[in-house]
Amino acid sequence: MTRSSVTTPPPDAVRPGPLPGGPAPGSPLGPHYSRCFGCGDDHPTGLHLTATTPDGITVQARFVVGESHQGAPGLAHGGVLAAAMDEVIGMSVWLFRKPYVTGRLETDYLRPVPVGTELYLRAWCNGMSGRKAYLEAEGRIGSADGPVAVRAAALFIEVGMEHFVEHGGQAIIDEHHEYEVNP
Ligand SMILES: CCCCCCCC/C=C\CCCCCCCC(=O)SCCNC(=O)CCNC(=O)[C@H](O)C(C)(C)COP(=O)(O)OP(=O)(O)OC[C@H]1O[C@@H](n2cnc3c(N)ncnc32)[C@H](O)[C@@H]1OP(=O)(O)O
Repeated sequence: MTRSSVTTPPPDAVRPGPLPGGPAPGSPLGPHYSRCFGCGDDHPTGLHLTATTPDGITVQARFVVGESHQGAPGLAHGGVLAAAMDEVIGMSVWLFRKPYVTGRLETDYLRPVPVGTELYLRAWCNGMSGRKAYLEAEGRIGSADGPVAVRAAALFIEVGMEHFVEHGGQAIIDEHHEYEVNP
């Protein structure tokens, strides 16, 4: 993966372990928001990405590249693939049950991805330091050990729950009754 210093963990970064009480290994990770482009069941043309965690620190996900995801005829749009990377990385940092947003996302495109492809994604955290999380993901064609089509490295920044309300409104709260914004 080609990566800048911004997405490379500093020497003091700590790789997190599974969160006590976090999602059980093997359990499916539901959508974080029903209308999310990446994972929402109610998004008409979204990725409808489905995901599990095998170990509480990694996310494995898949989606099928559809007609509405094209850039060049018959091929996935690069921005859509970047969105898939952003989503699976977002899911992997949410395993630690603190809200983070993408600060920077770097993407390498290694192979074209035709419409109809099942893309198998994996994301993990390389380290955390203060509010910063350094994450990585890959997307493979056809199976979990298929050829790598996309790789990504990201810097995510921890925010408060109020970030989503202040900038996005009440909708996220309506789907996350388990959190109080001002406890
Ligand atoms: C009740 C609610 C429940 C919610 C539940 C959520 C569940 C989620 C579950 C599952 C997720 C699934 C996946 C979701 C989708 C994938 C995630 C996305 O797409 S997120 C959308 C795109 N991203 C944005 O919209 C961010 C927009 N940017 C911002 O809001 C701000 O810029 C923010 C918060 C990133 C930083 O702003 P500051 O004011 O808080 O902090 P400052 O001081 O600027 O930055 C902190 C440190 O980070 C560095 N930093 C920030 N951005 C950087 C960048 N782009 N490059 C390098 N460094 C950066 C800064 O240099 C600073 O570092 P130094 O502390 O000084 O060392």
